[in-house]
Amino acid sequence: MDKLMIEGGYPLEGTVQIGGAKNSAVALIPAAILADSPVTIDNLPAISDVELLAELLREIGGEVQLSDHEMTIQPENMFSMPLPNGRVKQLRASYYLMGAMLGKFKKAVIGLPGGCNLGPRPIDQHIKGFEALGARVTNEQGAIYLRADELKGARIYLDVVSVGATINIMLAAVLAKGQTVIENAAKEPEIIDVATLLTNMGAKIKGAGTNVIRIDGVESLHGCRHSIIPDRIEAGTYMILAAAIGQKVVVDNIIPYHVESLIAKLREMGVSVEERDDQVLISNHKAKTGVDIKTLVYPGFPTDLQQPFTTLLTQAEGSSIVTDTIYNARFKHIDELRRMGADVKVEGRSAIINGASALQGAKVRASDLRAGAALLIAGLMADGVTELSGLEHVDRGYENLEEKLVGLGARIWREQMSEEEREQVKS
Ligand SMILES: CC(=O)N[C@H]1[C@@H](OP(=O)(O)OP(=O)(O)OC[C@H]2O[C@@H](n3ccc(=O)[nH]c3=O)[C@H](O)[C@@H]2O)O[C@H](CO)[C@@H](O)[C@@H]1O
Ligand SMILES: C=C(OP(=O)(O)O)C(=O)O
Repeated sequence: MDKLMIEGGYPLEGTVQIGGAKNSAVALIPAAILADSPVTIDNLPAISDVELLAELLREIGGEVQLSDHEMTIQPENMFSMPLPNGRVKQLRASYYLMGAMLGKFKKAVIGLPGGCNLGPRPIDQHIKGFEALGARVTNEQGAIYLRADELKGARIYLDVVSVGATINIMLAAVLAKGQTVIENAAKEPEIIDVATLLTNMGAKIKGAGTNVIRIDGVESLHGCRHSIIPDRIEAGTYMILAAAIGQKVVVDNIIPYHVESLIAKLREMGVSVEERDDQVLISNHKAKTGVDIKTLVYPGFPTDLQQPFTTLLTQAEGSSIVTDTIYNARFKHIDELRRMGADVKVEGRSAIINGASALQGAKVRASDLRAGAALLIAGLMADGVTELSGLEHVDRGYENLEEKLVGLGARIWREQMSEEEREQVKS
């Protein structure tokens, strides 16, 4: 078990390269199950969620080669084996195995997913979609059993705009008979990325990226090569970090349009953001003013950037209110920020931040992936050394974290935790 040592107070400068999107990758890999021949996915992020999914595909008979940012999946010998527990519990996106295996084999047994604990994360809309397509779905001892004689296209209205449910229903519907219409679908760029892969595999999908997606089922799907879109959340994290402690930082290999809501808020705070074709330059010389943010479905402000942005707001003059309308309990990082000297309180689904506060290095723990990013940024700004544990969460979503930060001039390194520290974490 490792911890991250962060010596704060060194301004960052330079260029950071952004990798492929985690939230696309984790859906694209299960999507390969649907093909009859090899699928190659490149620009893959080197993160633990990707490795776990590769292992899960191997468990069901897939041949998977994973090399530098590229994965080739040979699905020809895959079969529907129950995956009740184990690895599926270590990531949220294992729920995409439900849609993909149901679509391909018309049956699947998948344990309830894990991932970040952000309060309740129901999957009722996924199940509603599978049932509408003709599946019988039961929950037996913590695993979801899905069975269907055949899948038939249906009109499915999502009661909640859900990224996971939209993608999962697409996965189940591409090989179903007839037309499926998903209404009130989520519009995130990762949904378009998954639809692009499926279309290159031979699927017929229209409307991905709008709130009505139409899928005409096909008999079979074939392999193809696909390159993943840049990770807008990794990009956003480095943009926030640059606004917090950067001088001039270029965040490269991104689609600036995907981070428009963040750019707008940074500018409102007084941070200078220059948009270029596939990069942004963040220059940070002025005092920052507090702003309010409300997380919303895309293209609104992403909930996954709410936690890192809260850290930035501790450095802004005046008070700011952060409201998370997607996950109203996504505030586990706040207690740790307070330990570092931030003036933040949580009231209902909002955090109220009074700035600017000088932060002090402390021993803190990441309760989830983006809480880790929030505390990392706090550590980089703080006076003294911060020891960040809970890296198993951070490694789910940020590739080559230390290398990228050291490249920008940060003083950051990993150390093994002592026996005593490990015991403290367990208790
Ligand atoms: C692997 C992946 O892509 N994870 C992302 C995905 O998570 P995830 O797929 O869990 O998020 P959803 O978009 O499904 O959830 C959005 C909202 O809908 C609710 N809901 C969702 C499904 C459902 O069946 N019933 C229901 O009520 C959720 O509780 C939440 O309030 O989108 C989230 C919202 O952008 C991001 O924070 C996660 O990083
Ligand atoms: C919450 C997240 O991921 P997951 O849904 O995989 O837990 C995230 O990426 O911030």
